[in-house]
Amino acid sequence: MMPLPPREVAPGAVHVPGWLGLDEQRTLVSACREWAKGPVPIRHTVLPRGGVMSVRTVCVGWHWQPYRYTRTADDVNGLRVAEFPGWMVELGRRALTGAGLPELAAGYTPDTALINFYDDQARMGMHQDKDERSDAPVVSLSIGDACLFRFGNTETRGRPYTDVRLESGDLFVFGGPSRFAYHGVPKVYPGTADPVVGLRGRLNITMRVTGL
Ligand SMILES: O=C(O)CCC(=O)C(=O)O
Ligand SMILES: [Fe+2]
Repeated sequence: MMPLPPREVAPGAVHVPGWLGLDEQRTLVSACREWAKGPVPIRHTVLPRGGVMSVRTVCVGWHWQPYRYTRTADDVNGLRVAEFPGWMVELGRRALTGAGLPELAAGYTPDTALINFYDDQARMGMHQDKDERSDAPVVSLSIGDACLFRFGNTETRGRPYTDVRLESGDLFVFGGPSRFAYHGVPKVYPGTADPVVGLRGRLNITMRVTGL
């Protein structure tokens, strides 16, 4: 099936359906499986007031914990997270070009990625990605089961927002006036992934520039 054309969901926020081919999706699944094992194993992030996130997360480059980045995972096992690989910088640059932002691509050097794994029950509340000291775009890749992705505004967690279904292989970039917009994942659609991707559940990779 032909993917739908790219769509600007909000100023600076672009959804590119079917951007990753199946081979690239499978390669990313393998890479994430390795990172999930360590040096810092994938885990449910514990929030400062004791809540536990339903997604499981592993980071590369810099470790995110609520609400800052460190090189070592002091809230997990104290080890330094895996290096941010050069091939993923290239992937991030290609993603910006794919999202119609070629002028930003050459200068884009993401230095952290949050890898989130969602099981059937997992979701993510509306939040801003604002622990980075850079306004460079966030590049988000989705693999496996589809989800409902809610992309809102920079002022409130509520309306106006746009609901987008993110499928395996989709790219979503948010930068410019949408860089600090609230967004979240209210729902995953279990069993919707193409079996050849080799994943039960949903994988999301967000690349960012920490500015650190
Ligand atoms: O899973 C997604 O599509 C979004 C993940 C996200 O917003 C985050 O990791 O900050
Ligand atoms: Fe986010």
